[in-house]
Amino acid sequence: MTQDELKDAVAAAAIDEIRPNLGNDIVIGVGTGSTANRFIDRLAELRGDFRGAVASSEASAKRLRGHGIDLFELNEVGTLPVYVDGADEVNAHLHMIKGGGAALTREKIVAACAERFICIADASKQVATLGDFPLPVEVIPMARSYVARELVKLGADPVYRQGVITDNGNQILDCYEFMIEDPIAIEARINAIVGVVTNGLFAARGADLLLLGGEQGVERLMPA
Ligand SMILES: O=C[C@H](O)[C@H](O)[C@H](O)COP(=O)(O)O
Repeated sequence: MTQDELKDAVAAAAIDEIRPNLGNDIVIGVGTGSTANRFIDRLAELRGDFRGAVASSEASAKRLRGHGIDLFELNEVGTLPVYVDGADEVNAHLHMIKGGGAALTREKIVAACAERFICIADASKQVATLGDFPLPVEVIPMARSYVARELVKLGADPVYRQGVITDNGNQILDCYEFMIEDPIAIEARINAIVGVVTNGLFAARGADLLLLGGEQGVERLMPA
């Protein structure tokens, strides 16, 4: 199977996972990226079986709107029953690196409001230790150089993602050469640097279920 077919398979599995709990009062949290896009396209087939969605990016909002799915502001809806999103890397504890598409902050906010986080990913995203994928850190623009110096002190090699402005008007530093043995501690440590808006470690609040697509089909994995 191609990677695209695997992404499609996990998107379909996520639909099967949420379908039994849909209803006309249900608002779904929706992630960002190529895997989440496939989920959005399949969600369109269930339009009418749920109330609407909260999007984690302008790009996902546009795609949802294009399918005629009603969008809600997070502040209007409070707690969401479920959030479905992809990942750049995921470990056995279902800690993740996210933000390859620069959507990390809104993703983390929507995920924080969700009772259940379902991660959908093809097998290439599964790792023993997070960090081969450069960890994104969203920063207030005037703090970029300061934050970069602090990240170097933590052992990372931060690189400014040129030309990228997040949906929140901020910039991204990608941390290379930074293998993360203790994701919960590093997530908190980076968050404590002044000028950091969010980092792409989703560890304090990891996923509750991983739908992982591989050659043998879609595996249903819980945190180790
Ligand atoms: O900012 C982007 C998000 O965190 C995505 O969920 C992540 O980059 C995975 O994207 P994709 O499904 O395209 O690999």
